[in-house]
Amino acid sequence: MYVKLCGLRTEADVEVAVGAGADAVGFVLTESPRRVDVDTARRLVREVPPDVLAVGVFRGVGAAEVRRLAEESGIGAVQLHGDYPREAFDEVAAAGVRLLRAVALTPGTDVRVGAYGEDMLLLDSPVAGSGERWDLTALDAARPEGRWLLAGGLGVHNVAEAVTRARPWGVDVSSGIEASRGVKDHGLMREFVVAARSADA
Ligand SMILES: O=C(O)c1ccccc1N[C@@H]1O[C@H](COP(=O)(O)O)[C@@H](O)[C@H]1O
Repeated sequence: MYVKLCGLRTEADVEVAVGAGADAVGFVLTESPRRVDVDTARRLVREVPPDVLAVGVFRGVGAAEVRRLAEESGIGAVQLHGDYPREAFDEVAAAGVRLLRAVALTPGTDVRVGAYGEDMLLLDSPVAGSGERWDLTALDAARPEGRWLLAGGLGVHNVAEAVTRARPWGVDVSSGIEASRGVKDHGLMREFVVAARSADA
């Protein structure tokens, strides 16, 4: 079970995420209570070991700007939320980063992993980063295969049940590991990784 912990803002957050065994850590470089500026992101990315993927999260930012911020921060992957066309993915990929395509599962959503050149697909709630869950029965009509992550309102107390229901390749969380909006709870971060992997066993 691949686990991404998102919305990290401090060195201590990174240290705890890596120590807990996260496969990927996310830094929000877009409008959000969890936003970090590019200098902070660059400083935090330096603390991430090479075997952990450092992901920059973007929404509503043009592809050229995403690419610039990716290059300046040194992140290893870009997570794009919203209506980015295929060309935007290609432009961002030119920065030498891996791609995550984040979408809400609505009728007509292309759930083929790699359809836009992405390495991973993220199925999230309609309002990303809100901590709101979405109806997993939608997966019965359109289920991705391969490297896809389940996100949206996951937490220590529901991740195991969600994994059992949805059978994703990985999970992603932000709100559910916070003490307050934008402030990570290090205990919950550790517990989340354990809970997510316990369901996979
Ligand atoms: O966290 C945010 O504020 C955010 C802003 C813009 C795009 C995405 C954002 N968050 C991403 O949403 C998912 C799930 O979040 P949650 O667990 O439901 O809070 C995660 O990938 C965040 O990075």
